[in-house]
Amino acid sequence: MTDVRIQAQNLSKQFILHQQNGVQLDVLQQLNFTAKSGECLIFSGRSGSGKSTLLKMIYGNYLATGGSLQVKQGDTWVEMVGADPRSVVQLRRHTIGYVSQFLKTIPRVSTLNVVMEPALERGWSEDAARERAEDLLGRLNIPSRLWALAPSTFSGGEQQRVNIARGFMVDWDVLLLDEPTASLDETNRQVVVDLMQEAKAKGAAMVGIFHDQTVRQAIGDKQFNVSANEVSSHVQ
Ligand SMILES: Nc1ncnc2c1ncn2[C@@H]1O[C@H](COP(=O)(O)OP(=O)(O)OP(=O)(O)O)[C@@H](O)[C@H]1O
Repeated sequence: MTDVRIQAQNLSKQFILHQQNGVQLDVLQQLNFTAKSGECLIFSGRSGSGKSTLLKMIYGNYLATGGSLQVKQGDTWVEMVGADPRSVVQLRRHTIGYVSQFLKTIPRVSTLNVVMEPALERGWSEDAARERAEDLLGRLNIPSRLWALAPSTFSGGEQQRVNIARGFMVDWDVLLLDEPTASLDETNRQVVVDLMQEAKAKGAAMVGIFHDQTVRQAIGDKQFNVSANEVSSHVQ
């Protein structure tokens, strides 16, 4: 179960602020880490150290400036540094899930359809997708009277839970989590911890940022301090 799914070697990221006299920000420098199937790696480090930037690089939103960042798709390694957009689309469809704090709402699409979409894209039947989506929405305490409505008018916490249901709809080999529990109460936070444990047990390699120490300690197997470029099996 502990096969490596992500490996970063001497990974660096620099931003150049073209609108501000071309100022260079060296955010990440020569990072080395791996993430394994069935484990949760937690990114830690001071505010502004580049944790979100690093997650976005794994998802292919930001391109590295140097080094190597590889993600395993099936039995094949995909190099994210210089990957063509089609490979990134394939990775996002089949391999990498991403749960951010915020739901990107699409007007007029119902909550149920927002949640079902990743499964329908993978060819699940409508019935199977609906059953799983209803189960997740129920577990995450979204009242059934809201399921047929578009989530654009939902509260922040409700939108976040719809986003989580969508993120956990199918099994991902790699699951990236950017503060998924940020605005949740304790009951719902525990539901998310349970969902993360289930995903780990099914072999997902999880990588996340969690400001809540209880969540970090419940779910984390290793911690990667982005500022210090150091992996530790002691999760704080
Ligand atoms: N698109 C961008 N263009 C320019 N600079 C950026 C961009 N994205 C991030 N940065 C800079 O990179 C640095 C790291 O930001 P990032 O959001 O990754 O940090 P973080 O560790 O996640 O912070 P926090 O814990 O406060 O959320 C910051 O100084 C930020 O200003």
